[in-house]
Amino acid sequence: MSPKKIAAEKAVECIQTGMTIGLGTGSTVYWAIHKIAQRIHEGLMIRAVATSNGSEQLAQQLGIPIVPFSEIGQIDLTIDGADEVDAHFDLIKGGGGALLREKIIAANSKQFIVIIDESKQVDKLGRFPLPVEVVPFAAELTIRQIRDLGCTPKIRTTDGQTYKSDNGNLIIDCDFGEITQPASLTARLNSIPGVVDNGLFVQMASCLVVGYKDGTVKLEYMGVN
Ligand SMILES: O=C(CO)[C@H](O)[C@H](O)COP(=O)(O)O
Repeated sequence: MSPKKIAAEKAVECIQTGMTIGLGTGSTVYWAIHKIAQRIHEGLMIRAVATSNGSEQLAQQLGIPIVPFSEIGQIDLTIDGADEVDAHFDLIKGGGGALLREKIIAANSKQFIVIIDESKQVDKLGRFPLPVEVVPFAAELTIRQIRDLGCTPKIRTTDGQTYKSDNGNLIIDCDFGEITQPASLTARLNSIPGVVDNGLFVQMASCLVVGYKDGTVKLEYMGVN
């Protein structure tokens, strides 16, 4: 079994009947959504909200009940992937372009479980270029201010076209090199008018599930290890 699938399926064991679940986005979460659907067919009763149109469609195809945000209070548990995780459980997310919705859902969840394969664990964040979501209006000016913070920014494209997030915004992939102070960087980025949010998730994860190539899986809880 792939390390991503191992981590995803372990995280799904934490779900209990009656919970409202946040569904993340990406190729690791893909396995979690499939496992949740399997558990629902075996009798698990949950409802879910999704962090992207893609995850919502997949969940609906597999029979997972998706409910409107107006019908939920707090989300009990969100399961999502990450592009990098450091020793403090700080994350870079947004490789799949869903960082804004992912951050909103994570911030409104009692538990935020991050599922990764071992390749995502790093000493310091920053090998993966930091995704920053920017409104299209006057994006050149916004990107100039992002560059002034000390990075090389690149407008994300897909199949030769400018990539647009589910919110209709641009994603700017920013190479800052090693990120030593993620809290400070996230505050400075988000203070630029035109920046909607960025992919640094600082002190948000409550649990990390890591899948390994040898078939093992490790759970780490924030503040416990
Ligand atoms: O942040 C994300 C999407 O915006 C993903 O969680 C992240 O990119 C990891 O993806 P994958 O599980 O495919 O490696």
